[in-house]
Amino acid sequence: MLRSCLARLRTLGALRGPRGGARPPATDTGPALRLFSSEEVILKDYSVPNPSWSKDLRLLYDQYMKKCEDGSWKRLPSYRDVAHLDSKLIKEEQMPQARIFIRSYEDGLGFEFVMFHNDVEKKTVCLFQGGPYLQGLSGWLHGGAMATMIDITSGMAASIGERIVTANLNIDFKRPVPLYSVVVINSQLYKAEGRKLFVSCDVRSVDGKTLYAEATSLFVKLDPEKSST
Ligand SMILES: CCCCC/C=C\C/C=C\C/C=C\C/C=C\CCCC(=O)SCCNC(=O)CCNC(=O)[C@H](O)C(C)(C)COP(=O)(O)OP(=O)(O)OC[C@H]1O[C@@H](n2cnc3c(N)ncnc32)[C@H](O)[C@@H]1OP(=O)(O)O
Repeated sequence: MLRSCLARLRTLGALRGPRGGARPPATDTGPALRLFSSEEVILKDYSVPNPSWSKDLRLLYDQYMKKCEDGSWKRLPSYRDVAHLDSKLIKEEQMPQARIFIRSYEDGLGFEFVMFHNDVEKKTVCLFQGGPYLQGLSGWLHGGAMATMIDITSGMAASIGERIVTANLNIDFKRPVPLYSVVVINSQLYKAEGRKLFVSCDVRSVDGKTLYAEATSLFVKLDPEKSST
């Protein structure tokens, strides 16, 4: 159980092992996951309410937490520290500084979000509130910030616990998203073909009436035989 948990966290880029270098502050507020094995891991889960969350985000969070009660939906934890234990891509001394960029901002300033996943339906829903550091045109969320969240939400629908990369992402931006507003990102895996995973996604307002964006994406499972991946 612990081993599979560690493997999964490793895949999600969430583990920090004692691989040299100073450990950044592990937790400030909120629940933390602490695992003990040959590698000690202390992680703060950022996918929980904090004071910057709007009423809309909290209400939606509560609704989805209710859906989790029968086990059909699961809240996905999310971490800031990225240090892949097996990453050979960056120097060991660079690892303590590496962070998941969508968790790099302080509470409320950047990406506030929580994701829920339904494994049977192959769906992932992200409740996302974009903060002031994500501004594009005045008062609106930057499209790149939206694209980032579409990518990650779709990636979670494609595969949890496997090494995948985004090969293709197509987005139709239908309406600009107001900064600070909450949107619901719905993604679904609709086809799997060998190493290829196809996902559809839409982004809507909390009441579902405004369609902000639609997207399709292709994720490819990494081939362990190929050294570049
Ligand atoms: C990941 C951290 C995010 C942090 C988020 C924080 C919290 C949430 C926690 C975790 C998130 C977890 C999951 C989210 C997942 C992803 C989100 C972020 C992911 C990224 O940010 S990732 C960076 C951007 N991404 C790249 O950096 C990819 C560069 N690229 C490559 O690495 C290669 O290009 C590769 C591996 C794609 C393929 O290379 P390859 O050599 O292994 O295989 P090959 O070329 O043979 O393709 C095999 C079959 O795919 C078809 N195919 C390939 N590309 C296609 C395309 N563009 N369009 C249509 N079809 C395509 C071929 O046609 C063939 O199809 P067929 O088999 O039918 O012939």
